[in-house]
Amino acid sequence: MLRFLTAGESHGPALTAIVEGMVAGLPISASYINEQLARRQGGYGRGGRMKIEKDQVQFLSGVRGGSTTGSPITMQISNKDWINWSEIMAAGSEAKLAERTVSRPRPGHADLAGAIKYNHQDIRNVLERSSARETAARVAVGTVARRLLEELGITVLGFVQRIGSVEAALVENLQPKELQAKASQSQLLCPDSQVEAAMMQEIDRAKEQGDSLGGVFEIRAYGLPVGLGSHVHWDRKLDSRLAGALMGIQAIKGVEIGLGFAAAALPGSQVHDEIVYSPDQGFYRQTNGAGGIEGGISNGEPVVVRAAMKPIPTLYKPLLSVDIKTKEPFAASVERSDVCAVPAACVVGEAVVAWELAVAMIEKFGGDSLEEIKDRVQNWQHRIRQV
Ligand SMILES: Cc1cc2nc3c(=O)[nH]c(=O)nc-3n(C[C@H](O)[C@H](O)[C@H](O)COP(=O)(O)O)c2cc1C
Ligand SMILES: C=C(O[C@@H]1CC(C(=O)O)=C[C@@H](OP(=O)(O)O)[C@H]1O)C(=O)O
Repeated sequence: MLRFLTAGESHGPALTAIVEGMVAGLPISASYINEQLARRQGGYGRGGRMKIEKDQVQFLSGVRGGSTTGSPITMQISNKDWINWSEIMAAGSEAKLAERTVSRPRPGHADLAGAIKYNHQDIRNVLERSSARETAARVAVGTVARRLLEELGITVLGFVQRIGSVEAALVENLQPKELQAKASQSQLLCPDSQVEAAMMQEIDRAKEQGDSLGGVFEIRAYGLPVGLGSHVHWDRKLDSRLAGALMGIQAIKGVEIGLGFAAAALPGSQVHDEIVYSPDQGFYRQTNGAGGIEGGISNGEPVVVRAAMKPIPTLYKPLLSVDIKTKEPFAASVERSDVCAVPAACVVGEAVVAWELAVAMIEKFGGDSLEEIKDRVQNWQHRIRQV
């Protein structure tokens, strides 16, 4: 079984992740993970914090000589900003802490619900962990999974489809490599360069008005075998697991698989993918409305999922809230915040999808070393050709 945990506060010394159950013999380097961490830090519309951080992973266990050993993999990413917060974050200096207690909850963030739930007078005890800073650790974890998928012939890519009211044109005709190349040339991870300019203007406008923006990103996975997940129980369904992983990203409020919500408005004849067969390809589809999953099982077509991110809650244009100490209403003032973080969330989306797919691969094929799982996947691919 493949599993992970993350720990760490946004302004604490570091983020830590432990990955357990990864096969031995998987070649992996810090620079491979750092590339994805840098992608997550990018994107037009991010705030001052991203000028301070330069995320780099350090392996503390589970990797020797450039390969996994089969033991738990511990990864650490330092927070450069910690030095500026170490006094506030330190336990013990009660008087100083009292001065800097956060008692003003931001609408749309975890502040008020978290403070009530955990009986905290200082909202900092909530915001430090609810912050999407934690997603740096999840990208490191998901990138270990991505490395395994690559070895097994599976590619995961993502792109931004919408920022606020600006939507990219359909990209259905682009081949995966072209799609990936176009998205990676764009600061916003948008494969449509004309639309990218309009998206940037939308972000500039929101910033001028002290407002924030959300959007939609799409993740695709190519090269998956038929048979991941299962129809037999709700929590084994691959679509349910992917949706859960994506909804687990801060600020994600909706997930679609394949045609998603659009399928509800169409007749069945325009939604379901007709089944065809050729001796070369076996069973396949000429359309992919199902987004590569039927009955909770991968059907061999690319997996296609989309996620909707709400606008960032911390606004320069303050919303009404109530101080938890004085019970007086206030209009919040903001020191710094992202205006839009959809491209960053897209990179996190790729990571969590890669993770869930790696979990499903290890669950189906097992094996303790890379060689063993590779053999098993090859056998399966051969076997299903005979069906
Ligand atoms: C990559 C990323 C960056 C974010 N940056 C900010 C930010 O700068 N300010 C902010 O208030 N919220 C930011 N958020 C959103 C909050 O973390 C999120 O809204 C909050 O944790 C509450 O969770 P919920 O929106 O899922 O209910 C960001 C989210 C992501 C994924
Ligand atoms: C630190 C990151 O994102 C942060 C997510 C975040 C939030 O409230 O979710 C608030 C901001 O942090 P700060 O309050 O320190 O400016 C973002 O910068 C990151 O993505 O690495």
